[in-house]
Amino acid sequence: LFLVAETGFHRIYGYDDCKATADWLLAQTDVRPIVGIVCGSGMGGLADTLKNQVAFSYEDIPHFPQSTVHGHAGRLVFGTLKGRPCVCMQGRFHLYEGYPIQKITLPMRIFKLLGVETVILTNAAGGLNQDFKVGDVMIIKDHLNVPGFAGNNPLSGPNDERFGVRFPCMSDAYDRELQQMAMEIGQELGYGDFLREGVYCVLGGPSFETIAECRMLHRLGADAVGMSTVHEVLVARHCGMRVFALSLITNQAVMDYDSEEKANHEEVLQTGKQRAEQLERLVSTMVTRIEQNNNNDA
Ligand SMILES: O=P(O)(O)O[C@@H]1C[C@H](O)[C@@H](CO)O1
Ligand code: HPA
Repeated sequence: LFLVAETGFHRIYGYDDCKATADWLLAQTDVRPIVGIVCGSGMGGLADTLKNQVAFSYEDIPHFPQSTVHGHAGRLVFGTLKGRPCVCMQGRFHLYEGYPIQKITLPMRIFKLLGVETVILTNAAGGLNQDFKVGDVMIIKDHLNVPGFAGNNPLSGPNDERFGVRFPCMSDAYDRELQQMAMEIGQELGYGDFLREGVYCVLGGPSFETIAECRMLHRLGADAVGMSTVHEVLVARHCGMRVFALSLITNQAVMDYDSEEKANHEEVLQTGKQRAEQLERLVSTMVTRIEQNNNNDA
């Protein structure tokens, strides 16, 4: 019995499963999304700003994992942002929840089969860069994939060419035009004071980092540390979607043995609430400016 349960849990969902889920969703909504959005911890309010919503609980969607983390509601919301058709994950999946990495990233392939061309990912992260403050928004220009160093990459296993090539390039993972657009929009909206750019490092979690780990990651070139996003980026790029990602710096990573600070999830969610409205405005303005059909070069 134990073996059967284990096998079920580790089942890899292939092209046909993703297609079946995408077709199931498309049969129940007229929205044909061109942008897919993933809400980070405490940032689920973004999904509530969609108009003409058709929402699905994750538990009702075939093959979909379930959200288990506070601050991740577990709803897939279709609708429009300023008239543009979008789909939004109000809640994402993390390695520390116990899911195999291919299941964490399954929604990216479903996005692709729904017709999504551009993915916007958000996350909460700890600031390693000493110039960053809590509440800063970091446009991600690159990443360090620590689980990937240890062989935990969602693209491991048989490659299905219908999604993408065996060895996808990642030096252009984060679309430069979209980064530029976000900077410009941020300036227009008066967010210049808290808009930054930098390198995001993913770890497995759920424990927050030790002081020595934070110091090491900073020395290795990371500006922020978190527990998500990179796996989704790999799979989204593999199947040719454009990617934009940002981190909300919800806490300062502790780098100093004299510090009394302690990272905690409540602070993460609280910072998310404080910046929610500005993040929503930044993302919705980006969505209105994203061109359709410019994503077939990857
Ligand atoms: O989904 P994200 O990356 O925003 O969630 C971060 C990482 C952990 O899940 C959690 C820690 O507070 O927030
Ligand atoms: N470390 C890892 N993940 C996080 C953090 C952090 O400090 N803050 C929010 N998510």
